[in-house]
Amino acid sequence: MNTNSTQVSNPIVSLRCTGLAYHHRKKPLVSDIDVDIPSGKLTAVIGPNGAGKSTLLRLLGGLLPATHGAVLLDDIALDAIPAAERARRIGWLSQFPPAELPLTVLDYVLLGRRPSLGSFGRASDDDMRHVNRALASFDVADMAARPWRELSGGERQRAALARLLAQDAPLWLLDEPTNHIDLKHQALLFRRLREEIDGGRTVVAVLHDLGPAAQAADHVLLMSGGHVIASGPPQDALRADTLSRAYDWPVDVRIDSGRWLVDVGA
Ligand SMILES: Nc1ncnc2c1ncn2[C@@H]1O[C@H](COP(=O)(O)OP(=O)(O)OP(=O)(O)O)[C@@H](O)[C@H]1O
Repeated sequence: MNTNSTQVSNPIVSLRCTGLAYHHRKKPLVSDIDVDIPSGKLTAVIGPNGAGKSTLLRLLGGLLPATHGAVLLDDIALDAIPAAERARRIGWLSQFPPAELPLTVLDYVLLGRRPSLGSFGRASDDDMRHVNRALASFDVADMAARPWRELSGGERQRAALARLLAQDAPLWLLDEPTNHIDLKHQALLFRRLREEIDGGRTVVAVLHDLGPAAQAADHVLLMSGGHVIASGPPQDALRADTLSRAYDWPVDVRIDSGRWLVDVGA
């Protein structure tokens, strides 16, 4: 990941949830979500298993339709934005990249360019520039010719991130992007995310590891029981008492010489 950040074209201006809820068979999976997600920043969505993090992310991406309230992207309700336009504006990384695809890594990353390909679907020099930059950025260039199904879990995750970068959408929604990734590539991923933010991209990422989340994020949404129970910069949203309540487990957080330290009770 030694490429520099480039400016994102057409960055998003605002992303807002108003009275947002999703009910499944009359059961609320998330509800009463009223939050502004800062543009051009990294927002970490944290909280215990089943808190509603992935559901919220899917609502933000329009993968689930809100049953109440709305998600407003640049002041337009998501369901009023045509699907093709949404695909250009929103990049999505799922919790589990597909395991079986009859593609090489290069083919898979090229799929990221599909929302912007012309009617004949042929990759231009500009598409290939995006793809090659993306492959290099996530350290998968030397795997470009390999069959997708032969990759390890972490290699697959890095290739999925490369596809996302190739897509070049101004909003990224990442569901546990560090899944399966070793420590070097996690560090490189957070560095890349910061460079993308500096280039104007907006990133919302579900993260489980509180230390890296606190260190990397500009903004935090803490979820519990389908609600956002704290929202703000890490120093405001990450309080030991609120975290301990949310996780139903003792958690202590503090900043020492600029590093966030998280202690989890034994
Ligand atoms: N398709 C579905 N049908 C019914 N219930 C669902 C469905 N998807 C999720 N849920 C439930 O909604 C709640 C929130 O799930 P969600 O996946 O959003 O949690 P999460 O915070 O992302 O959890 P995790 O950290 O375990 O990934 C959970 O109780 C889950 O069982």
